[in-house]
Amino acid sequence: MSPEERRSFVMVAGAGSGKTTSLIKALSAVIDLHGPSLESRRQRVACITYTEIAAQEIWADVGNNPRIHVSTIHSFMWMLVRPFQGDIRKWVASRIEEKLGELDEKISGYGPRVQQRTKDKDQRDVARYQQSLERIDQVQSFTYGTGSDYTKGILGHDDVLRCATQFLDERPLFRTLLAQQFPFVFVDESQDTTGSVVSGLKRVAAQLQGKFCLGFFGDPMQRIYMTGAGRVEAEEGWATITKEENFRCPTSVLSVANAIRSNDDGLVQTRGRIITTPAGEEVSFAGTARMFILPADDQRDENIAKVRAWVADRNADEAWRDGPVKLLVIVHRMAARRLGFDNLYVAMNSKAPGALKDGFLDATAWPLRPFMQMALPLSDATIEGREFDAMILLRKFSPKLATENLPRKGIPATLADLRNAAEELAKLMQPGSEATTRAVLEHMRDTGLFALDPRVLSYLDAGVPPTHEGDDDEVARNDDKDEALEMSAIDAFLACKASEFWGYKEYVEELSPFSTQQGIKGAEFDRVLVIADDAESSHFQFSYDKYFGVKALSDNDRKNLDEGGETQVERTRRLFYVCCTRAMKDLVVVFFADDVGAAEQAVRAMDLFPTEEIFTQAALR
Ligand SMILES: Nc1ncnc2c1ncn2[C@@H]1O[C@H](COP(=O)(O)OP(=O)(O)OP(=O)(O)O)[C@@H](O)[C@H]1O
Repeated sequence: MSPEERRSFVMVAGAGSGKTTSLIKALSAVIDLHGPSLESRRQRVACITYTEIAAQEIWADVGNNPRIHVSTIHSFMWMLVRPFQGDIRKWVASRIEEKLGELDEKISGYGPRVQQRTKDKDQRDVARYQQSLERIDQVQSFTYGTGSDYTKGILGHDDVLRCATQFLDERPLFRTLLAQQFPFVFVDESQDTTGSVVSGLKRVAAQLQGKFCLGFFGDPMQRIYMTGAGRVEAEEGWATITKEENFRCPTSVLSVANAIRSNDDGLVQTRGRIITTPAGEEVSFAGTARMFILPADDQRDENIAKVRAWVADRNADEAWRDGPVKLLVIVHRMAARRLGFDNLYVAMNSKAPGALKDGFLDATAWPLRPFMQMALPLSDATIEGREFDAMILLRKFSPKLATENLPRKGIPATLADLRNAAEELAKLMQPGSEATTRAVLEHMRDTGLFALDPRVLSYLDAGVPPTHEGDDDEVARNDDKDEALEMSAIDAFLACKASEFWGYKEYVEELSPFSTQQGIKGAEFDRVLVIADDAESSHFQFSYDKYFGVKALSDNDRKNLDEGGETQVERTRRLFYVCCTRAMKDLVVVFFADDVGAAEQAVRAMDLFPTEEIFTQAALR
């Protein structure tokens, strides 16, 4: 291979091994080596990250270099697809046909016990899709937004990926264009990139061998999302890069990490964090790693405070008592109650189908978006008199200010209407207001503040559900369980007070000391407290009781294992690995168990923590 030839690669390495650090170095090295030639060809280097926040951080780390394009996979794909408006139109039409076909199939297969509400909703959806199909030719141009709305020309997250990966799979020219614009594409957190994106990008590498460099950086043990590709295999001629060391975790935490991993792929990391003493000597840093098994009762808050005080005393570190400790929870009832969004939590987590629960963890679920994107920031801007910020939001989201809807005359009148609507919105949203989420959504719909997702509209159109509906027996008997779950979840959601969103926002934006266990990929903190508590999370994907061996596998779990699938045990192990490996100094795990005695025995048998570092309530007295 000549030095000019570009070789694709996969970097697979454990937590804290410096993958992100290497990615940043790789980006800088490409610019150093190829900067002028990229510049003269107007080419850029692409770096794909998992979240917008990660994208901003990485771009800052490479000095905000304009030759480096850092973005999420969705924005990257949309940038590539956007110029092909005619092809997008055809794709959207075929996608609507596909959805109509699915609905048709569903309707013709109705069982005898399908609820009338389900039937009505399906009919409304059919009518909506048919209308979209008729109007698709009138759409001037397609954009990428939150939640698809085809008649308005909006493609949602899911559609953007589907459309782009289809183009990548089926169109050699599209692949060439990608490589011409971006001869280097690096993907961070590749274990959680979807399989179709990985294979689409691999097709580009196969077609443009030697002229295109594709690099995946990931750790299969840190896959959190069900849709993630996991281990990305190197293709023939690719390089595989491994890294043995963990630079982040103190040795006590590294031992726990290696023990957790020994039941998965068995990868063992070496070294651990090294610090420089005041005398200038480099020494290995031991840190602390402890586990508490405490009763799952109504004293959880008090017990966590006691654990923190105990660690503060033992470590002679007051920060453990009231300083910056990162509390990692799977969306947690305790956090919801403390921050005042208990009803939202119950609606969107306890009783909701899987897709909504997942989207509640990172605020991407479709019912939440009108609040996260518009109602909260616009209320804030209005109350604080930040006219400019309010205007930016209105320009971005209000259909009344979309170019095609702008009245020739009377723009000032439209603006005045929107300003009044924003003030009314702020009143509805203010802490202490009794207004429901339904009232806020209807206000946004009626005043044109925000283009609501058709799914939201469909529920608003259905009106307030009769109070006898949502009865659990009825739901359980329903033929289509997820659909029934969604309906009862959204009914409960629409009845919540909209002001609960302020506490929820604080939670998801990590302004509170709590973070979701799923949301801390790539991050690191000095002091980490992981709360393992099934009773308060009721998340179907994870079960600490099963992982720690306190609860037996179900028949269904065994069937999954026999069929080569995985259970909550494997998923929880990976989540637990990600959480524990965030610690740079001290790690404390608190496991709330129904039967503390049995849990203690099971945990000790797992050998994850040294036996003298496992405690129960007796230590706190
Ligand atoms: N070669 C190195 N020498 C010393 N420290 C390093 C080195 N590479 C990375 N680090 C430090 O180790 C820590 C972990 O690095 P980084 O976040 O890049 O790892 P990662 O593999 O992406 O981690 P994870 O997969 O757990 O998110 C950081 O604090 C980083 O500054």
